[in-house]
Amino acid sequence: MLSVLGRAAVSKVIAPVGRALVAAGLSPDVVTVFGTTASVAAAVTLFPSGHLFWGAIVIAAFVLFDLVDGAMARERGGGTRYGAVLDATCDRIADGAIFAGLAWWAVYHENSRSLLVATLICLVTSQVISYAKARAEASGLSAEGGLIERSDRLVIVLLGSGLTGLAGHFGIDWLEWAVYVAMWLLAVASVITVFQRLLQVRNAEGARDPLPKKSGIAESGEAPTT
Ligand SMILES: CCCCCCCC/C=C\CCCCCCCC(=O)OC[C@H](COP(=O)(O)O[C@@H]1[C@H](O)[C@H](OP(=O)(O)O)[C@@H](O)[C@H](O)[C@H]1O)OC(=O)CCCCCCC/C=C\CCCCCCCC
Ligand SMILES: Nc1ccn([C@@H]2O[C@H](COP(=O)(O)O)[C@@H](O)[C@H]2O)c(=O)n1
Ligand SMILES: [Mg+2]
Ligand SMILES: [Mg+2]
Repeated sequence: MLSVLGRAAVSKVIAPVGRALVAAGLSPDVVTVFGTTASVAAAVTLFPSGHLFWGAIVIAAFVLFDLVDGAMARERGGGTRYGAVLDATCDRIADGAIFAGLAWWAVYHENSRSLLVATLICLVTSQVISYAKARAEASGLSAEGGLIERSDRLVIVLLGSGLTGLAGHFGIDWLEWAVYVAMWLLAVASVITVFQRLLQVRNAEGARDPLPKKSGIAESGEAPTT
């Protein structure tokens, strides 16, 4: 959703940053790896130690590097296939770390099974949503969009965590529920997104045709049936 509404506007701000980093001699791959490493480090230290507000702020700053690497790739005349795989793989690692850090907080600070369940649903679906897209593309199909894409997921989890952290600092009782509301909303919307992407593939032309039998190892990597 945000990728449709926000990409053009954010690109205007990010493009000069990308240009400056390329001019400074940095490569997009370095920025991808740096942003991911820093996001993971923040997620697995600040969230588990109970610093939800600062965790959300610091992670929000570092996940923005995921926009900068693409801007740098475009500045250099276009991305590489390796860069695209590195970018997508690093996104999965960062998303996993953010939800794992929050799950740790849910267990050891909140002792909340409900928040743990919602967070684990988000952890799994965050990977599955993107995997569905990648696997569809490997089959020559497309499974994009849906209710929750990565930018939506990050804004919801970071806003929910940040607000609950803020409530803790200022003793605002009713706001402490923000992370619960955010994670359950995200869990439900993410499950819907998995089905939306599968339906998109199912309804694509030729998607349900039987795969041609091959004599050698099949393109899909499956063992041959004849
Ligand atoms: C008191 C409370 C405090 C709380 C503070 C936190 C609030 C949180 C607010 C903002 C946090 C920023 C989060 C947004 C970061 C977005 C980064 C991002 O991931 O963008 C994703 C997307 C590009 O994706 P990629 O192509 O790089 O990766 C693809 C993605 O992983 C796909 O996953 P899927 O979507 O399918 O699940 C994979 O399938 C695919 O393979 C992979 O390639 O970027 C966009 O979509 C662009 C639009 C993003 C719009 C973001 C809006 C953010 C809002 C505010 C940011 C302000 C910007 C200011 C810039 C200042 C810079 C100096
Ligand atoms: N290390 C990288 C990172 C990204 N790319 C290219 O950018 C695309 C992603 O752009 P975003 O603005 O959405 O981040 C990606 O698909 C690659 O084409 C790259 O080449 N190297
Ligand atoms: Mg990127
Ligand atoms: Mg990315």
